[in-house]
This record gives sequence, C-alpha cells and structure tokens, in this order.
Amino acid sequence: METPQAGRIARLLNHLGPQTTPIGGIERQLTSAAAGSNVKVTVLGAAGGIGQPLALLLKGSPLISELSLYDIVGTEGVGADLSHIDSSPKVSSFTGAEKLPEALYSSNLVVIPAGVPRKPGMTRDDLFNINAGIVRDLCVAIAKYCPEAWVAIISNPVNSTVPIAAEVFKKAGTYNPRKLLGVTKLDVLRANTFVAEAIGVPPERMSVPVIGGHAGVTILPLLSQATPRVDVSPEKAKALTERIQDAGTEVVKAKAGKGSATLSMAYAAAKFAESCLRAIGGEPVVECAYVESHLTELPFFASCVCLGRNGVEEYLPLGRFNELEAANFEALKGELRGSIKKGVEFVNKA
Ligand SMILES: NC(=O)C1=CN([C@@H]2O[C@H](COP(=O)(O)OP(=O)(O)OC[C@H]3O[C@@H](n4cnc5c(N)ncnc54)[C@H](O)[C@@H]3O)[C@@H](O)[C@H]2O)C=CC1
Ligand SMILES: O=C([O-])CC(=O)C(=O)O
Repeated sequence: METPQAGRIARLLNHLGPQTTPIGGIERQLTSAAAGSNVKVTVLGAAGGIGQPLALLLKGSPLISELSLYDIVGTEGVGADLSHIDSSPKVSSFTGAEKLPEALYSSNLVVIPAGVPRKPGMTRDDLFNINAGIVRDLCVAIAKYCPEAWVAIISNPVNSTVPIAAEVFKKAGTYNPRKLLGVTKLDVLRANTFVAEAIGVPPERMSVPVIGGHAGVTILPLLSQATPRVDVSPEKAKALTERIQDAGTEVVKAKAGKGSATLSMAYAAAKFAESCLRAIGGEPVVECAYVESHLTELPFFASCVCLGRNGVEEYLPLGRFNELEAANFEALKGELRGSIKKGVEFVNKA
C-alpha cells in the first residue's frame, strides 16, 4: 500500500518530468503566485554563450519584473537588443566590476554562467584555475549586495564552484544552504531525451532523476526510478548511462573548439530559474540540484529536492538503486569528495 509520504513524493516527482511551462510565447498564459510581483533576477556572465540565450528566455518570463544583466564586456549591446522585446521584465545592463553592486542590489535570484568553457580534450576540472576565482569574487559581491538572494551556479566545475560559494558565504556570515543551488538540470534534460528515444516515448513524458554531481562519473542517472518505466537490458542501461555522463563532452567535441553546450544549457537554466521563482512565490516545485546535503556522507550532493518559499525545504529520498546504479554510486564518491575538498580549500587557503 502507498504510504502518505510515498504518495506525496510521487505527486511531487511528477513535476520533474513533463515540463511545467513552455518557454517563449505561451508563457503569457502562466498563472502563478509569483506572477506580477516585484522580482529581480540577475544574470552574471550575461553576454556569454549561455548568458545571451538565457537572458532572452528570461525576458519572456512574466514572473520577473527586473532582469539585470552583468558581464565584464559587452553587456549594454545585449541589454539594448533585449529591451525592444514587448514583454514585462525591465532590462538593465551593467559592464565592469564597478557596476556589479548596482547589478546585484536587491536581487531575488542570481544566476551565474560566468567563466570559461571547455575545449576538446579538457575536463571540467581543468576550468578550476580560472573559474574558481571568478565565482569566488562574484559571491563576495553577492554576500555584500544581495545576501538574501537565491544563487544558482552554472559555472564549471559545478562540483567545486558550489562549495566555493558556500565557503565565501560562510566567511561573510550570509550562508543559507537552502538558497545555494548548483544547476544540474541539463543532465536531467539529457537523460529524459536519450532514454525517451531509447524506449520510444515522447521526451516530454519522460522523467529521469539524476543524482550525484555534474562531471563524468559523478553524474548518476537513476533509470530504475524513471517514469514511465524503463525496461531495457543491463547493457542498454549501461550504454544510456554512459551517454548521459559524457553528453557534455559530446557537445564540446561537436563544437570543435568553439565552446560547450550553450543553447540547451540556457533552456535548462531558464526552466530552473522558473522553478525557483515559482517556489519563491509559494508554490512547491521539485528539481534535481547540487546542494548541501545530508543524504549521503558527502557534504554536497545532487538529488531531487522540493523547493519552497525558503529554498530547499525537503530532500526526496534517493530510493532503491539497482545493481548498476549501486556500483556507480560507490564509484562517484571519491571524485566528488575530492572536488568538494578542492573548492573548500581554495577559499580557505592562507
Ligand atoms: N552546469 C552546467 O550544466 C553547464 C555549465 N557550463 C559552464 O558555464 C560556463 C559559461 O559557459 P559559456 O557561456 O559557454 O562561456 P562563454 O565564454 O561564452 O561566456 C562566459 C561569459 O562570462 C563572462 N565573464 C568572465 N569573467 C567574468 C566575471 N568575473 N564576471 C562576470 N562575467 C564574467 C565572459 O565575459 C563571458 O561573456 C562555463 O564554465 C561552462 O563550463 C556550460 C554548460 C553546462
Ligand atoms: O561539458 C561541459 O564542459 C559543459 C557542461 O557542463 C555540460 O555541457 O554539461
């Protein structure tokens, strides 16, 4: 028999698969507790490959009243272009460190795609040397100018940049683990797409939880917990899992030196931002995200969480793993632990 808790989780998980609100155009039909309210969303790295299409998608959101765009170069052009679109969010543009306070001031949600992307042959961890400092410095400013904001981090390596942000906020005395979220939603979109294709259902109907982290083997799709049910051979499940784990590299190779996923990432981030804004408006929403967590012995872990007005309000149980998932779960721990440690030490080094 279904327990009340299991029933509630099943209902919440339904939010994860079929997209709640299409982006672009149809969003005008949206009704939400957050719609029309005074909500400022800031994108840091707004003139980049992810930042531009993300800003475009956010400009179409009725959940946002001010869309604040910040980058170290070229923000004004992006902002001027977007500002001609006949949708409600008011666009403001800021270029250069001296404008960062104004960009951030009184933000409700800050989304961070600032930093360098991979080139073929690189791992996400190879980006640490440049992106760690960028994320640290941006978070120092967030702690100062919008300490109450939700912070969604896209910049890689996410497995380390989220712990970096946490340490910065701890030092500043502003850390709220419920409101610091690493964006792993692209892994969920990829899992939904690849698995749906394999079992012959429309991707919009597919819902695959993805847990762990956001790099290679730390990305752990739970095909055994997907809906609709995924009935494939162990070999096929292994091949699908590996494709999901390597999907970022698939794009890096295809772009052949011109960066990594930008359009699919912008779509994923816009959907994720929409979930955050709905939650801020008081509507419970389930998302997979990389967060401070007590579900495993690792201090940060991606899993399905229920977002509410105060941020992460509930951690959904990891559920039962099949044999492949249990082995992959054990295999990811070493790398994830090392990436977390590296981030924490980066901020606390003398
Ligand atoms: N979490 C995820 O699933 C994914 C993460 N990423 C990561 O997102 C990051 C951005 O990727 P792209 O947009 O393709 O790179 P990009 O190079 O096209 O854009 C990055 C932007 O950040 C800006 N920037 C650099 N330093 C900055 C600073 N201190 N303050 C504000 N802005 C700054 C740059 O001027 C540039 O406009 C990369 O680290 C990439 O690895 C990419 C895809 C998926
Ligand atoms: O692979 C990369 O470098 C960018 C990324 O995180 C992704 O596409 O998942």
